Amino acid sequence: MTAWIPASWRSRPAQQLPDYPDADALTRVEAELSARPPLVFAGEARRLKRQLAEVAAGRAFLLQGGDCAESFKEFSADGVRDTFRVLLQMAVVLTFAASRPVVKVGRIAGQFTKPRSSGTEVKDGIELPSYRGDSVNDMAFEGAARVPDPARLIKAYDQSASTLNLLRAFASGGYADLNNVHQWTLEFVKDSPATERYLEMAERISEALDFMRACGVSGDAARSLESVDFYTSHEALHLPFEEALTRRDPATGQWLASSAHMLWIGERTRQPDGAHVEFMRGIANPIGMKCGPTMEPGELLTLIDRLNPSNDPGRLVLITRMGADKVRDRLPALVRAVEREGRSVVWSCDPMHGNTVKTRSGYKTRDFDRIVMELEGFMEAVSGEGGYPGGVHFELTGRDVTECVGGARAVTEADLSSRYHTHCDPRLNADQAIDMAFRIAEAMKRSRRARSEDAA
Ligand SMILES: O=C[C@H](O)[C@H](O)COP(=O)(O)O
Ligand SMILES: C=C(OP(=O)(O)O)C(=O)O
Ligand SMILES: [Mn+2]
Repeated sequence: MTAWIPASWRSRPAQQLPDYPDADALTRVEAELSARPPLVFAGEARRLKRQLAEVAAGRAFLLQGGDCAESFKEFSADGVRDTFRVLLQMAVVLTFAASRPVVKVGRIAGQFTKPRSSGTEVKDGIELPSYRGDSVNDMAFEGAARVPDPARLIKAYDQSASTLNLLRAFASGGYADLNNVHQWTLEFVKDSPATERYLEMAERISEALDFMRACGVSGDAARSLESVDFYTSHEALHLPFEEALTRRDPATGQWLASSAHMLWIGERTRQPDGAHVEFMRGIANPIGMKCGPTMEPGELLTLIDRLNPSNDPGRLVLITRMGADKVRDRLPALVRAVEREGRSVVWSCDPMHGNTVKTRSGYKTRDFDRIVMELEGFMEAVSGEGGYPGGVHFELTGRDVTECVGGARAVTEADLSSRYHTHCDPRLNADQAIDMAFRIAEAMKRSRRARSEDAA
């Protein structure tokens, strides 16, 4: 294998990259981004890697989630807070159920570039280039809007910096204090069954906190409840952007992709000899890789060899996205191969991307029950082959959208048009997300019970 440099991906075939009409304009933007400050720091990425190593060892759980695609127009402090809050609420439910720390990673502060299944979109007989995320072009169905504009990368950087600034304040400035577990309850979900369950659990947590205080627990133990570690992630699709933000860590000499703590390789760009795998193998961040239903065990082992040759725990998260119908059939062989070869990975489940359907009225949606089915299939398949089902990956929002159907306060197909706001794929709303956390908690308990019965 040849030596790695941040630009070595350029000699490899690259899928899904935008075709800029003005190459010089892109070069100027790359130079400007190279001079900007890093968005995240090497020490933070190293801490996340250590925490993911705990997940790989079965001692912690990973929760990753956020928008399919962040948007420039819908950017607001309230939106960021709502996504942060729903992830915290889910994490509380999962921590309570798993009695393990939950590592929290947002799909946020950089999730602006989208791979598409088709290069063009046709409407009323007119064909235009597909929308590829706000960092590339505009969603409006007009010729000029769909031309890739490199200046959008600067806007994506700026919005990521503002979002990170808010997230850092929310995570450590008092908002995330576990003593606020009641106050995080969202106004608009007050009357939903998921919220009732959440409030019941919040009551038990408050009692436990009162008990701890009464026992005189103070100092570091009490302080650890007042803030959370919260990390950012996005798909490492736009390689010119990622390269421009890659910096050498003076402390270790390693290269860090400074655009987010964790990056992942998408299902459409994981060719072992392709540009994206080449870029990702050289950065020191923890990384993810999507594994869809066509992935074969030999191919997976080749990719693991390239991406984590020293078998470093916490380095690699395998994010499976098989589809509810395929997970029991396709996943066991992958887990068996990885476990047999003794490769340290985090097994995480994205139950969204294999379960997208289009309704008769043209909305992309996902059914809550099928999402749960894939999660259950994932847990059985991973545990059944001796692995640890260590994480989940969702497209969700803290807002009250109607994009996925089902859930405790059921969204129907007819409801979809009322608040369908996503720029790309359908997300769980806050209510569905909390409901989902309880469903995962139940599946985890069942899978733990099955393991201890097997052992007895
Ligand atoms: O988020 C993932 C992909 O970008 C998305 O699922 C692609 O959707 P498409 O099939 O509409 O292109
Ligand atoms: C593009 C995505 O998923 P996948 O690569 O699994 O299709 C995504 O996570 O938004
Ligand atoms: Mn998506």
